[in-house]
Amino acid sequence: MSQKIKRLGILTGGGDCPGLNAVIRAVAKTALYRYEIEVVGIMDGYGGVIESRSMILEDHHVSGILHRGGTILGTTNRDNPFRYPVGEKDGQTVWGDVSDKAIANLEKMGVDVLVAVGGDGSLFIGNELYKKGVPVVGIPKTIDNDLSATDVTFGFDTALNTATDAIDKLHTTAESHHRVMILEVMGRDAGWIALHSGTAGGADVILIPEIDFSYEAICQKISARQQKGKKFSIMVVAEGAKLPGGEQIYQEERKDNPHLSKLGGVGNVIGDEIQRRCGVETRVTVLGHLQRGGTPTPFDRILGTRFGVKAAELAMNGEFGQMTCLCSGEIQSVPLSDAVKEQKLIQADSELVRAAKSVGVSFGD
Ligand SMILES: Nc1ncnc2c1ncn2[C@@H]1O[C@H](COP(=O)(O)OP(=O)(O)OP(=O)(O)O)[C@@H](O)[C@H]1O
Ligand SMILES: O=P(O)(O)OC[C@H]1O[C@](O)(CO)[C@@H](O)[C@@H]1O
Ligand SMILES: [Mg+2]
Repeated sequence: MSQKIKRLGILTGGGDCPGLNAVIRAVAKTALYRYEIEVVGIMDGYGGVIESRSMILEDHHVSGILHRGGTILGTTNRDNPFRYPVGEKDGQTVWGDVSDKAIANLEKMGVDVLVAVGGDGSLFIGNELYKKGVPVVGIPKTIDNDLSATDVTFGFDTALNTATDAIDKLHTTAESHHRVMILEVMGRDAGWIALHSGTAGGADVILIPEIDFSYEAICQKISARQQKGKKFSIMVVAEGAKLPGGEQIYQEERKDNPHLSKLGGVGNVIGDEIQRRCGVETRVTVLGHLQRGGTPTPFDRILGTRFGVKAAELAMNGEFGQMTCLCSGEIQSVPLSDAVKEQKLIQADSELVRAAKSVGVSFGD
């Protein structure tokens, strides 16, 4: 691919999250006005690369989108050019590597550098394309906040606000009915949304995948509260929380391609068991995709804008294979390979876990 950048391509991959449009706007405006190059928006993440679907982005496409949730480009959390469904045999999907076709399509679109905005999965794919010679710059996004090499991803703050608001609302009804209220939040194998919203919302119990829990410890916490006259309890459960014994609960488990499995439902399993063991009326709310929707917080708009500007700069400086990151408040960059090396998980002895425990939160351990 040409190293003289005349046209920049941008795609958004993985689950959508608030702040994506702020990123698209910042990348496009910087490219169009500061560098005076063309911008092509690729539709629906890597799906649009494989199927060659794109559009030239002009000023009017990226005006008025800063505050809007979602992504004007569309996204997918399924399509992976290195593992793409290419047919069916004996009722089973046959997976194939269509990355050469994807690269040829990028060339046909005239993309000299690709800005890939995504979470761990989309950036992993971006890094694989980079290793095959595609000039790629990554931008970390995900409500899950599970990417290493950046202090935080955009989208997390908005999801955290939504989850905290839900806890606040559950509090009043829990108190009126003397119930245990369980809120199941997203996050995949990481408990960031649960830990932060649970702490912000004053949850009594927080269950996260990184800390093993027992039902005995939870029941003890609930009855200790009852003895103090507090007849209700609030629990926040991460969707990836592991039941005693280590099992995770899936809405849909894909043994043929585990990356496509969908977690969900652990809140109900735990709720039934708590009601049975503690004899307290228990209700479960699964917050679901509300966490991915809505208008981004100012923090996410600003972070998205800063990441977008930095990515355009990296692209124009020929610093490929890099991902933008927030490091101690500064916008910097790290190799994509470092960013996707390992998932960022909560340390059981981290300061926030210790602070939460210090104010009485039980992690069921
Ligand atoms: N560790 C991995 N290695 C290779 N491919 C992966 C990995 N994780 C996910 N994928 C693939 O990457 C694509 C997108 O992954 P995923 O759904 O995790 O989105 P993401 O970009 O990580 O964003 P988010 O997790 O916030 O939704 C999917 O096609 C999935 O099959
Ligand atoms: O939109 P889908 O396919 O249901 O994916 C849900 C998953 O995506 C995320 O919202 C973001 O990675 C996870 O928290 C959640 O497990
Ligand atoms: Mg992911």
